[in-house]
Parts: sequence; C-alpha cells; structure tokens
Amino acid sequence: MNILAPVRRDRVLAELPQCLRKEAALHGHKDFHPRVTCACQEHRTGTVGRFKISKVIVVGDLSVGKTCLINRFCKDTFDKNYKATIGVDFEMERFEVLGIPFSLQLWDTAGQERFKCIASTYYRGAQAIIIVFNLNDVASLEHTKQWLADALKENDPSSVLLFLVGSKKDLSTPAQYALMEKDALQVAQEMKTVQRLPSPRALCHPHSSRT
Ligand SMILES: Nc1nc2c(ncn2[C@@H]2O[C@H](COP(=O)(O)OP(=O)(O)OP(=O)(O)O)[C@@H](O)[C@H]2O)c(=O)[nH]1
Repeated sequence: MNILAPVRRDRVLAELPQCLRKEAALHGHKDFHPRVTCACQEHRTGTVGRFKISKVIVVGDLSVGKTCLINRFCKDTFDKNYKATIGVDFEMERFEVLGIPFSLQLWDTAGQERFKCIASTYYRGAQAIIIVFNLNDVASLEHTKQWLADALKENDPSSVLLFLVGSKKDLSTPAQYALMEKDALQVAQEMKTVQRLPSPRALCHPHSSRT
C-alpha cells in the first residue's frame, strides 16, 4: 500500500536542463584521468531502498530567518511572528527526478547559543550547507564564518556544497543592500578558499521570505 501523497507537480523534473545532462559532463569524455572520472561518478547521495536522499543543513544567527526560508520553500508560507527553533526542526521535501524518487532533508537548526550544542550534533553527513545572514545586520554576516567553520568540522569540505543566503531583502533599502552585497560577496569568496578546491563552490543569494 502506498501511503505517500503524490509528489507536487512543480517538484517533478521530467527533463534535465542541457547543462546538467550526461553529454555536458566532461568527465565522461575519453581522455579524462581515471581518478577524475571515478570521483565524478561517485554517488554522493544516500539511498534508502529506491529513495535517494540528500541532507541539507541550514545554519546562522538567531532570528536571521532560517525557519521562514524553509517554510517558504516547502510550504510557500510566511509567518511574521518569531518562534525560536529549539534544537532542530526537520522538513522533508519530495522530488521526482527523471522518474526516480528523490528526497531533500532540510534540517533547520537553532541560532540561539544555548541550543548550539544540540543542533551541532545534526550537522554530520550533509551534502549541502546553507549559511543564512540578515542583509540588515552586518554582525550576522560576520558570524557566518564561525557557523561555516563549525559545520565543516562535521563534514568533508571537499564534497559539500555551500550556499550563503542573505535574508530579509524586503527590509533593506537599495543603498543598504548595495553595501551589504559587497561585503557578502567578499565573505563568499573567503568561504570558497576554505574549501581548498581547484574550483570551489560557494554561492551567494539574496532572499526575502516575506515577498
Ligand atoms: N520582513 C521579513 N521578515 C522576515 C523574513 N524572514 C524572517 N523574517 C522574520 O524574522 C523573524 C525570525 O525568523 P525565523 O525564520 O524564525 O528565524 P530563525 O533564523 O529560524 O531563528 P532561530 O530559530 O532562533 O534560529 C520572524 O519574526 C520572521 O517573521 C523576511 O524575509 N522578511
């Protein structure tokens, strides 16, 4: 008996964009070093039965908007009232990619110092780390370096994807935003060097969960 609800229509990817198709992957070409080919073919997602699972952890200072970011993505909702996350919360988002069921585990961690100890026990085994800061609070951007360092203690820097997300864009003026963007790009650049990869993979995104 299938007890799972059908996958949402916008989570079904029947066709990959050209840049993600096999033909676009250079490591599949003949003259590549076997070690490169092998590394690229490694399955970096966990599998339970037929299900492929990827774990994403979301970290950052208290009240920067981690829960709202996840709720906007998973439920398309926004709550203006602040309820602190206690320890961790968890959302599972189901996808279907080329006919294969795929689940994204989103771990929403508490930003409050007193819960950090509990939350950090859930960092291990992530395929992606989303580090959130408030675009209107320069200290929260500064603290992202420590959040990243803590998350990388439990994960392999060379295989994890990093995303730096600036939240609450709706609350910043264009001038404030321009200033903050400059600093954020600098931090994203530093994060790339932490990975020590030939082509590191930290990305920087502005976001508003409210709008
Ligand atoms: N205007 C605006 N408010 C936001 C946005 N994102 C979050 N907020 C508000 O900011 C407050 C904190 O949001 P949360 O998502 O709970 O923050 P958090 O990072 O999960 O907080 P902790 O659980 O304590 O770590 C709430 O009152 C939200 O309504 C946004 O994009 N725009």
